[in-house]
Amino acid sequence: MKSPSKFSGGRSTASQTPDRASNASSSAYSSSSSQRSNSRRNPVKVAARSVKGVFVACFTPPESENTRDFSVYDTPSVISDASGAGSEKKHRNSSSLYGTSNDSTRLRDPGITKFTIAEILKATKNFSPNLKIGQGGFGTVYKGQLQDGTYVAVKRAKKSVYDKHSGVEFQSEINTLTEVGHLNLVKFYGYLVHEDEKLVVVEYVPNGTLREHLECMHGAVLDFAARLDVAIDVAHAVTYLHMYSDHPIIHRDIKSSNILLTEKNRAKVADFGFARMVTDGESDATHISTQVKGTAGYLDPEYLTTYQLTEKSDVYSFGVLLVELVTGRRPIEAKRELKERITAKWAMKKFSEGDAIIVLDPRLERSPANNFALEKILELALQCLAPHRRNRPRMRRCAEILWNIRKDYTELLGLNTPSLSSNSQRSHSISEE
Ligand SMILES: Nc1ncnc2c1ncn2[C@@H]1O[C@H](COP(=O)(O)OP(=O)(O)OP(=O)(O)O)[C@@H](O)[C@H]1O
Repeated sequence: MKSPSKFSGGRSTASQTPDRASNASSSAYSSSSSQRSNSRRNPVKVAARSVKGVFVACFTPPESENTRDFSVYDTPSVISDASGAGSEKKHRNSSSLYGTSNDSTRLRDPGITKFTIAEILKATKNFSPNLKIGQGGFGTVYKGQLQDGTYVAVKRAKKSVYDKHSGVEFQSEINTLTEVGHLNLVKFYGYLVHEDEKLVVVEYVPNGTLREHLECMHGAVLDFAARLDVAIDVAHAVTYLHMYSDHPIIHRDIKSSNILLTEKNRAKVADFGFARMVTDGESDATHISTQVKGTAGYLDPEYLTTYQLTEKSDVYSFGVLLVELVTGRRPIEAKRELKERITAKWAMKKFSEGDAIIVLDPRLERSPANNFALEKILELALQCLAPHRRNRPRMRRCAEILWNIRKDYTELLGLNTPSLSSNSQRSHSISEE
């Protein structure tokens, strides 16, 4: 679900000069531009010669600031807030709610059920505060268990947002969820409109959001291999949406707090409140939005200026997400000093100067394989973040590039298996379930 517009306007005038000191010991691992150009010729071998670095444990406290910094290509307008201040940071540390591996989706096939209020009340123990797992702009999210044993997430609209606007978003989410089904998308089970209650019932994904993992709210550091796998999962999900039968679906809010992880760290894209189906006859850039939707820091600058929505807006957001995955940092961090922020724009600048290593999350190992994959991922991010959509790759192409990165990364690690993350199970194909 999406929150309605929280604020609008604003343009960052600050020049972004993050403090190198904030990237603990990273300067020691800076790669030279000659090395970078070499790596393009023979990436695996060059990366194998790269420095071996340090491993920093997961200790950084989570960011939770509110912010209005639009520094990624000076994006000028916002809807909600990439700092996640409003919706994240809410209900972690309650491990019983996040449960065990047995908590993941089971038994129930996806498909629309018109739930009764009695079923929902039973599943959520009358919306017990103990079962509250999140809060978004749309309302509160509860964990529940259906009669057949299936764990679900029940999204309950706030009474204060029972207006026309939220009604449209509710219907939009229902329409989209009804249509789609993919391993890397949160499954839709059903919904309920009952008196003044509007409820959406979806698959319960037990391991929190990607943003929480990047902030180490679940303990262990998400290693590089797992992050690469997450990027591929998200690329698969969004490719599926964009290539969906006759009418592509544009998600419009790809961001780390909308990506949920399973107990095996498989990623599932959630939150279709803003999603839009491109109807027959609409060509790439013919749709003019009446209202810009999305989250500050992830918004396509061309969409912001033209109000024309295309699949390439998701590609732009995905580029921001790629930077987030390798840096571990939010795209917007208002509480930090300007010089300490790591924006996608700054990361791209460092990459272009041959200094990619400086942006790597200090909690990740500076190993040849990681250094190699970092460069390759930033190279892809640079394409995704192109100011003009015509210069951005399609999402399917992003997935293909990421497969190749993973293949070379595997080679560098000396592994022979397609899955790099110690506990993930995955396939190479972009397939519908
Ligand atoms: N299917 C789910 N399984 C497990 N937890 C979920 C699920 N859906 C949502 N949550 C939890 O509830 C929180 C709120 O989700 P929701 O989609 O309503 O809002 P949001 O996207 O975080 O916020 P906003 O829409 O205002 O930006 C999520 O951050 C997550 O922690």
